[in-house]
Amino acid sequence: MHRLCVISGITGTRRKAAWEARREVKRRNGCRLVSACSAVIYSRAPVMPCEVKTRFLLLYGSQRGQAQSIAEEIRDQAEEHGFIADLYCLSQKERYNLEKEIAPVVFVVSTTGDGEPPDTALKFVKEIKDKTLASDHFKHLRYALLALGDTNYTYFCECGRIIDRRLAELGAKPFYATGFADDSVGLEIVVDPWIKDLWDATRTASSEMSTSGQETAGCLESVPNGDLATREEPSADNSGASLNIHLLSLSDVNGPAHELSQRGPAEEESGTEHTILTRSLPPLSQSALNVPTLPHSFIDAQLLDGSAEENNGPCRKEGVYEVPVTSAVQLTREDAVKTALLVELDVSDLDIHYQPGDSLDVHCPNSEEEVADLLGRLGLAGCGNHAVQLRLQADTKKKGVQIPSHIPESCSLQYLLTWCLEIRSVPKKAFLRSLVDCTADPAERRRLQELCSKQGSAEYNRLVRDPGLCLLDLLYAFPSCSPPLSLLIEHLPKLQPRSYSAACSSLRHPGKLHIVFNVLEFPPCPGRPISRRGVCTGWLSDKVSPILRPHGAAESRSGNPDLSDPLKVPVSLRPSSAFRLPADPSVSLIMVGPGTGVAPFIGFLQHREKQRQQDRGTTFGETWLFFGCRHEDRDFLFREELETFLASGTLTHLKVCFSRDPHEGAEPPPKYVQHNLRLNSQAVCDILLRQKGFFYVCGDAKNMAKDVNDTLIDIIGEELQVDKLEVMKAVAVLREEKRYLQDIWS
Ligand SMILES: Cc1cc2nc3c(=O)[nH]c(=O)nc-3n(C[C@H](O)[C@H](O)[C@H](O)COP(=O)(O)O)c2cc1C
Repeated sequence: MHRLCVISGITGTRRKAAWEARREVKRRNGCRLVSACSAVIYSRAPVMPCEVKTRFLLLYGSQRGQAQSIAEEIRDQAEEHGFIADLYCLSQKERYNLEKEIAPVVFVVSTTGDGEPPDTALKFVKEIKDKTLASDHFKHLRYALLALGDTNYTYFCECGRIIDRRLAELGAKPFYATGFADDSVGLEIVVDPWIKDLWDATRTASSEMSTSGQETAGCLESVPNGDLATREEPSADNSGASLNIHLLSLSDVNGPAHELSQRGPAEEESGTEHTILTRSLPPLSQSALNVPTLPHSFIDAQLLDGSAEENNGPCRKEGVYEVPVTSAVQLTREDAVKTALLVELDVSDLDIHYQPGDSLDVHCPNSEEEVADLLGRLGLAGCGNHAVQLRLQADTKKKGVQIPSHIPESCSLQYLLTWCLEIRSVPKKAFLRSLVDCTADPAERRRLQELCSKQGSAEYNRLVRDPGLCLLDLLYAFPSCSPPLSLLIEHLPKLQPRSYSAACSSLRHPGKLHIVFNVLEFPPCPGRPISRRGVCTGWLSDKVSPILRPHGAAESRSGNPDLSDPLKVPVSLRPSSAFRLPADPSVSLIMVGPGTGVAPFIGFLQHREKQRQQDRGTTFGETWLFFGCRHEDRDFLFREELETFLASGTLTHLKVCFSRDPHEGAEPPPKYVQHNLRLNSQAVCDILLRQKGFFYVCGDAKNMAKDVNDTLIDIIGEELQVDKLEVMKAVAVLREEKRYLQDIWS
């Protein structure tokens, strides 16, 4: 059965035609008349395709680009489903007006920090949290919300939840169940089905909104030759996934699937380590595949003869400064599993005022070597100095596109790949889909199709996403793949700065700021034949190597040696809203910071020590630090300084554990910080529940922060002798009162 739609609010001949359409409706048995903007219009005019599209507003809040690209994906699919999506970032306040919005609104928002909104959504969230807003402020709104998050973080999808709750409190009504997508297992598990069913829900919402007197506003129409014309509404069975997914059967594919089926089972299963990524194996090789629609291209990239203007790294951006590196120390012994460095920056000339707990963003470039490899692999070796000219394709089918704002109007190819694009990002499935069309070899094409297909989701996660492969890895694995530069610009996200906690107090080190980090290593794996270092930590480590003081070497008074060109690093300050020392110094604190997670607590303790020296009459609360590392003599970071704090009373309790040191005696010592917390459960409970103290956690989100949280729940439960629900409530109160604070990363 077809649904028919008559547009209201039209005048003259159109109104007449509409009435005729209505008559026509009556004439056709089995056709139901629906007053909505989205569906089909029959006309007496010759059959001409007519775009009668329902408008909806699509808003995203994104920190690292995933929410943005999902919103773009929704916008791209919208058209095929008879919609027009007005897509804006939540920060583009001047482009939308929720107070007056009469079309359905779809939100896609991620969460960042410790349950915080992305920077671009901060203002929006603050505005809707305004307690003076009336409870019917948004009563005219109908919305759907897709929240992105990561269950490794305590506040899973917190930003989405806040927006959802506040919209409801302000009278807005959801027209579709909120989606909560978990990046730790793969966003697409929730995102794909959520988008698939979004269209029917939006159509219904739009229809309901229009019948309540808002027909015209939510609808955009374009009627050729001033006539009403017809357009078939997708019937139930071709709406949703089958419209945007091509079913690729084995008969579409030459080569590998057939070749594979000739091989014996043993051979089929025997993908060697490095070919596992590239070889099609049963059952996937024998499966029909649902692959995503080929994303529309929209950029033309040309390389101009002659050199481009020099760009000055990221320092042209507001708030980004180049600061000198004054010293660098290796905190770990040579034989430690990870290498931790402390880097001291001179921020004395800048308008940077930081508090312990704040972080510093380091704006790092991509590795010179990887950029050179990428240029070579793209067939552009020797073209690095050429200016890149970008234009939007005049005939692109992608709607509302712009040249990405993170790419300057004029820059060289080298600059583009070095400072603008996250060349290490894990290629998304849409990117893989586009790469298929740039791949000559049929076996490679098939394998790329598998990896981006619905059926190949688990393999994509295991072989591409989880090990963190990058474009270069794929280009090496699939040698016949040769994408144009424009495709990289369309698919690679903006190169993001990396955040590091301030590991000192400005009271102890005026004009200086310390950061501490492990030099990250991504070991070889199927698809990555060589090990890669972290983009920023690898760069910083190379950068400071001329002045690096080895572990245990005596401090030189001169700091930065006489280098003709002083080392400089582009940075910007990222103040923390909550991860701060309590305003009242008499409040006790518990700090949990294994490994480099100890960094902000060094800042806290330096600050406390100075306060204690300055305010002799003041009472200071207890300070507990739970630290852990692998080996006592290899990676016990800041050992001397912590022992000095302990001796002076600035640190009242230091609880340390070593996870890989052999132990003597029958009773094994505590291995991880959470074990030490448990051993000190009475003191922990006393400080948190009776003294109203603070509990800080800094470090790895995936394992440590989760285990610490579970342990805290256990020990509070045992102390209070209440059931789990009551404990969860008690912990939620701690969080609400901002006495349980996390600065964690995954
Ligand atoms: C530094 C950082 C902090 C994060 N904090 C949270 C968090 O507190 N809660 C959560 O659910 N997800 C958190 N996430 C996960 C992101 O929300 C998730 O990866 C999302 O897909 C990112 O989308 P975006 O690229 O649009 O920002 C965090 C991710 C990062 C990198």
